Amino acid sequence: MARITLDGIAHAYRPNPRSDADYALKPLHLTWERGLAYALLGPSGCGKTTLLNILSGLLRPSHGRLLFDGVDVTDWPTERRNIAQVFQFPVIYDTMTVRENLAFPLRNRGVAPAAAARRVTEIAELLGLSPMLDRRARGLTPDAKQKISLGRGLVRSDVAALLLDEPLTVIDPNLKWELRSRLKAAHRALDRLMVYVTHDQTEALTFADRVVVMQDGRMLQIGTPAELFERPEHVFVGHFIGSPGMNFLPAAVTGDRAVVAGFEIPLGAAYGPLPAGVPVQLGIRPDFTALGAGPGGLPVTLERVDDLGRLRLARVRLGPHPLVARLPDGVDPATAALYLDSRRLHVYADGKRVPPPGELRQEAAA
Ligand SMILES: Nc1ncnc2c1ncn2[C@@H]1O[C@H](COP(=O)(O)OP(=O)(O)OP(=O)(O)O)[C@@H](O)[C@H]1O
Repeated sequence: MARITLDGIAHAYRPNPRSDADYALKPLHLTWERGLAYALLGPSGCGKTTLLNILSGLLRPSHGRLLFDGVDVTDWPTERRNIAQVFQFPVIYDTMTVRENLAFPLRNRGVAPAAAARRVTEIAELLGLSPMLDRRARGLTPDAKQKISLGRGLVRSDVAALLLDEPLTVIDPNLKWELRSRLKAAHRALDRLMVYVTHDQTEALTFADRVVVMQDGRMLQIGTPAELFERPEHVFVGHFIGSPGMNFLPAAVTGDRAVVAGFEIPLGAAYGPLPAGVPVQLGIRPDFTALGAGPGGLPVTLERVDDLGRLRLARVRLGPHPLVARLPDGVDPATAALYLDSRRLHVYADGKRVPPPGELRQEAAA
């Protein structure tokens, strides 16, 4: 299968929904392409599992249509959808060997034994299971068992998509990185459409080609990890992605200038009139700020310095507004001023990013 389309998919668990708040999932219009790995990322209760269950057929959406390669599968049962799933906890046969576990989905589909054996060897290699192929699953560690689960999800080449629901939950924190990289390598090798649910930004950003950030049942942004970092379309995305998250400062914006707490800040572009009567904020990642000693900086008061080993971050205030700034080596934070990279400043009105006029022209031309 080449593509999954969510055509206005929404879901309310209660009958006769009246307001937005009645929807666990607000209307979604999206197309997911084969060969890409997507992460559904958001805090608990944002609707990730609801969406995953709609994809797998465990839940019928109260609104909209789900299309696989243009075919409406909204009313198809799970079995007919031909989807593989990996859950938080291993789903394997304890009494079987690793090899038998991996071969099981293939045997079930009537794949010829020689072809099945070749495929099992390939998947075992990708996941680092080769040395234990002939061991019984029962005695293995939880992470080895979860690798088997992943292998069982990956082994069939005819599945429409692989859905992974927080698959690293049981994995020892020290081994998560290894398994994530193996999964990523498997994804590259197998050219599959994968949807990976997580509340962990590191998992989402390291695994996925595209991340769907959700909050309160709404998709706020879909983008590559770099897009989410560089251009969060929503204040929530700025806060949620990044560690620490983006700085936001209440501002008044006119043309290519902003005023924050009485201080003028040049912007990277000239903005047209912003919507009236809504809060306006400037957003900038700590990565694009620095304390320094030269002229032209903004006067800040220092609250504390966090030494993270590879870098130091200063927690400062610009007027009453807190923000986090990089603290380069050799700079005295007590006397330093704040410098913002104006090309990396974004303007937000009512929580949403206002694209500068130049960017709109660029996108239209692309
Ligand atoms: N069976 C159900 N009946 C009624 N409401 C439900 C049901 N399942 C989920 N909800 C509600 O729908 C909303 C979205 O829940 P969902 O489980 O999809 O979120 P989630 O992002 O997967 O959260 P978590 O990470 O905690 O699993 C929540 O408000 C939840 O309380």
